[in-house]
Amino acid sequence: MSAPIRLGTRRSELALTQSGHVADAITAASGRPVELVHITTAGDRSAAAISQLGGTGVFVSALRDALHAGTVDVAVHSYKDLPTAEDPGLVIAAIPPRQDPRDALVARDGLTLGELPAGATVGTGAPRRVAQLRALGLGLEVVPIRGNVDTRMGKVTSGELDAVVLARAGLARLGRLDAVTEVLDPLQVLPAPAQGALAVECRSDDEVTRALLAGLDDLGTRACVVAERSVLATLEAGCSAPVAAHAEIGEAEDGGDEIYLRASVTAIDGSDAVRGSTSGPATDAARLGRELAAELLDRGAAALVAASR
Ligand SMILES: NCc1[nH]cc(CCC(=O)O)c1CC(=O)O
Repeated sequence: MSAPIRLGTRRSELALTQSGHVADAITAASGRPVELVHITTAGDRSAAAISQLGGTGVFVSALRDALHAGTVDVAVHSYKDLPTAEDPGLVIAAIPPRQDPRDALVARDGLTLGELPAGATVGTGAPRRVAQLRALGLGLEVVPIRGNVDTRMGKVTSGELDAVVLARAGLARLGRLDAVTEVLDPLQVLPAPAQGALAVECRSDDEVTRALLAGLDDLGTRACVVAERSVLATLEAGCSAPVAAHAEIGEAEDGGDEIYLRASVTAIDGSDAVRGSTSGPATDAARLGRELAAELLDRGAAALVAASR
């Protein structure tokens, strides 16, 4: 029997579920046992708003430290939580097929966004959701919240809030899709870059683990994630900026894979937004993202990103 692969994971129910799925996939593909190693991150320890904790990466650095130190061999991240800068010495060796990346509304009495009365309270912590919800012009009162998925949904059950907005993918992984009252149309609320995707990371020089993880990689998901994240990187924005990007993959007329990419930057108060879209071969995913971001910058996105800092 070979030595177990050590997989570092956060302790939240969502992280443990995601890590468990990846661990099972590794064992199924390789026959190697996987041991889950629990790691506490700064984002888990603090109740402060993410933006106060230094924004991007608060959930990530402890896992990466453990990879660098060699105390774990693999780390699983929610891709949208990763900073756009690469970490030298580490590689995203696999991006498994992603879940439906859209946002979901969990509202009292089965209500949809359009059915919530003006003045209804909607909880979310993400500036991207805050901005887009305000831009809908429905008169909703957006309330900043934090905490794990159960804590957030509990605010609706208890009557403290009329609704919360969460990533559908997280609810799917936790088996809580029954609570969703509306899956939000990306035309109204466009998802975060890489939402719903996982990043499975290891050390770049660990050839054995890299080869093993390559079997979990999904090329279509990778192309979508590359396109979406290249929008974010070109805008020089992080996960705390009101930036959204969503790519879909389909077949082009020549039989190759084509990407259809949409992106937006929204003023935090909802008073302004710059939106755009593009399409092209999946092999050009990074370029498509860069060009779309450059177009948004030309049309005034820089001021909106700067204002959110
Ligand atoms: N911001 C926190 C976060 N990071 C990843 C997910 C789960 C969904 C995903 O994998 O994108 C969530 C929760 C949420 O946004 O509701």
